[in-house]
Amino acid sequence: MTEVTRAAVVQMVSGAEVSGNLEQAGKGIDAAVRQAADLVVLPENFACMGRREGDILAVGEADGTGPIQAFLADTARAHGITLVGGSVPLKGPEPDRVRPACLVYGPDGTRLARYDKRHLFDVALADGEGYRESATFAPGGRPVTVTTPAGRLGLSICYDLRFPEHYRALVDQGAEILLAPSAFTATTGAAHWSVLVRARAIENLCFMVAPGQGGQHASGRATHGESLIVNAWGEVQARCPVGGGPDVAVADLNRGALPALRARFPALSHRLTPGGDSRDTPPG
Ligand SMILES: O=C(O)CNC(=O)[C@H](CS)NC(=O)CCC(=O)C(=O)O
Repeated sequence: MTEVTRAAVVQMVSGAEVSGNLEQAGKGIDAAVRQAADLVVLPENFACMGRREGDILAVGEADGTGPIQAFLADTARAHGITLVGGSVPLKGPEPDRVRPACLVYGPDGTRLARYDKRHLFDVALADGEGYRESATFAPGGRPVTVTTPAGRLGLSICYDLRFPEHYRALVDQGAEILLAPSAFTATTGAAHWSVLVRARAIENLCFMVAPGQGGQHASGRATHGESLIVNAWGEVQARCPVGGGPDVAVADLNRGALPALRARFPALSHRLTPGGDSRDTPPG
């Protein structure tokens, strides 16, 4: 395991058709690989941004099979990279809801981790814009951190960014690089996105790799974009434009420097509840 990870965020504007979205994702991954990235992260809902109710359910896959998961495994193996599918709709026990799962594949194409989004975006914004993610998706139960050849990754998805206790649990599990594949709305993204991403990096002394959907979707939705790579001091190392459409940004993350930074600036050990709140790290 090297001490430097070259990370890439792939910004997308996904539609409802899986095949076109996988093609778009493949182009972004190719561009990242040309820049020698060894960790490539795709945004939330990269394979399907539904146009109508039911679109996402229709492309939901059984755990371990299906074209979206085959694409991720094959592409990771073909390029020899650690590849993260920001979220993939996976069938669960409920017939009318899927799980939004962040899937991590290693350079040999084996799946290393699955994290199901815990916090669902059921909100009303000003001027009538509203979201009820829980109509289509069922929430997951626990935070997940995984050791990969590209470092120890702490997993989260989009709206999780607003729940700092989730990232505390990840850092307590040893995370070095926090992933936040997203599809922030244009409205909330303009107000909150970069602040939230940088705050999670700063308070946890972790790198953040946060690709977003970014543009105008066939569904009529507008997403924020501004895919970000931030270092453990909260500085932006790479960024895609706001709402700028498909794009890729790459930066080197020196994981080897983390222990010294955390020793010199020991905010994590100054916590009044070291180890965090046990409710955030249930077993299993
Ligand atoms: O609706 C879809 O098509 C796909 N789902 C998403 O894009 C998800 C759930 S609606 N988006 C978010 O979680 C945005 C969070 C956000 O924007 C914030 O926290 O401000």
